[in-house]
Amino acid sequence: MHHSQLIAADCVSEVIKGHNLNQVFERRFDHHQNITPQQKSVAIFLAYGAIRFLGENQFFIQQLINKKITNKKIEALLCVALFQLNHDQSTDFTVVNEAVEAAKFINKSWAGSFVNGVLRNFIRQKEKLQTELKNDEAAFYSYPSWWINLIKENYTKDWESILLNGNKHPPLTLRINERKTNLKQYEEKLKCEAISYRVLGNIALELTQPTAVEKIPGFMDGEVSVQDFGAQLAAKLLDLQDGQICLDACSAPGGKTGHMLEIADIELVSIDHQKDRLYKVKENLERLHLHAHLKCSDLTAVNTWWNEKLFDRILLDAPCSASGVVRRHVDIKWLRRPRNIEMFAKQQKAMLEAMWQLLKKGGKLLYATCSIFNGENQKVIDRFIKDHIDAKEVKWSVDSEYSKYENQLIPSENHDGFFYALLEKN
Ligand SMILES: C[S@@+](CC[C@H](N)C(=O)[O-])C[C@H]1O[C@@H](n2cnc3c(N)ncnc32)[C@H](O)[C@@H]1O
Repeated sequence: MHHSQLIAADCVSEVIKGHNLNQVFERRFDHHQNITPQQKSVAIFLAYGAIRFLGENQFFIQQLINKKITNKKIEALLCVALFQLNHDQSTDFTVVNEAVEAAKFINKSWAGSFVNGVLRNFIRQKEKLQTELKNDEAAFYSYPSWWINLIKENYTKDWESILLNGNKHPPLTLRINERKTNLKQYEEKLKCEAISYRVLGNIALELTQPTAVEKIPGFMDGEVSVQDFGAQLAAKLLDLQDGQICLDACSAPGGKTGHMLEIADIELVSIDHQKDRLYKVKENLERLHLHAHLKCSDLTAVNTWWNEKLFDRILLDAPCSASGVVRRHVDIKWLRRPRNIEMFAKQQKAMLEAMWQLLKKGGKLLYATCSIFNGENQKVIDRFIKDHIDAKEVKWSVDSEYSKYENQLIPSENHDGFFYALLEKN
């Protein structure tokens, strides 16, 4: 049976157990070989929705059932169905019927009537339960309490909009490759194909309907790449000039690598320690017809990959909590723990130390994360500057299309959350 709700529930139950959603999808879709593309996209949509609103779904389940559900797949199936009843356009009748059939498939003897009872009970009490939801902050915003508290602490004014934006659908943003086309020409192309869009910046636009990458005009020929508007700032801030020797530290899957090479004729070394992810950089560069020296190595083991030529520019896009891109990676908020932030900060500090030695005097290093937690961002930079008299922070500014607070891009309608600190070596 290839029931989209059932496959989604299967994936949601794995995330509840602590597994990464993308890896779960890969394994599950290998397992369900005969699934149609339509069933697959519905299953993905449902799994994303159920996980995005997991706090809310689990709150409703708790109110409707007195004891804990021991069967995790049934709990996950209820989450999927509750997401549909609260946020999707399917009729209540269809959602309940499909969920009952899926439940019978999980356990014939009792699950069908159990799921039927819980969901019908929810529909009867929907208004009352939705009012009660407002009294439980973690359930209402659908984030763990520690996450909400940290966002409140870091953003006394914007905390609520940050949480709410994190539960929205992410925009599909394109970066125009100015080596091949320009905004005007590309807009003409979209108009010819009746594809709706909105312009974000001079090389950025958002496609307003979901579109598979292979169907995006000019994508396969390298005219455009999919990249968030906030992520597009990295290469611009680096102030790249022809002839420079540059390092893209932590490069995979290569979104920023391609952009750096589109901007100027630079010699670029691009490193990542994950072979399969580095392969994506290779594929991206082939599509764009650009070239970098790819190295699969641990960045901090400098003597294993460095040829002793100092760099003019370094982009350090450090591993982080990814709290700024939670609307794209909906499982992150449930998988991370507060101690992870300290762990990332330690790793980020070690990477900064290692990369600083490789920068020329007068050269620039851009420290980037897709985190919105201060502990991985300005706090790391302030400490670093305190410890290095040859490091100076360069202030940067942007147009009003960006929601920015000092070095932090705050997740908005236009872009994800990113942190950029530009350092110059004296
Ligand atoms: C935030 S992602 C980079 C995104 C990339 N810059 C882009 O724009 O597409 C961080 C990357 O760092 C890599 N990474 C983590 N630790 C590393 C290490 N010690 N050495 C090299 N790469 C590392 C991860 O494999 C991951 O691909």
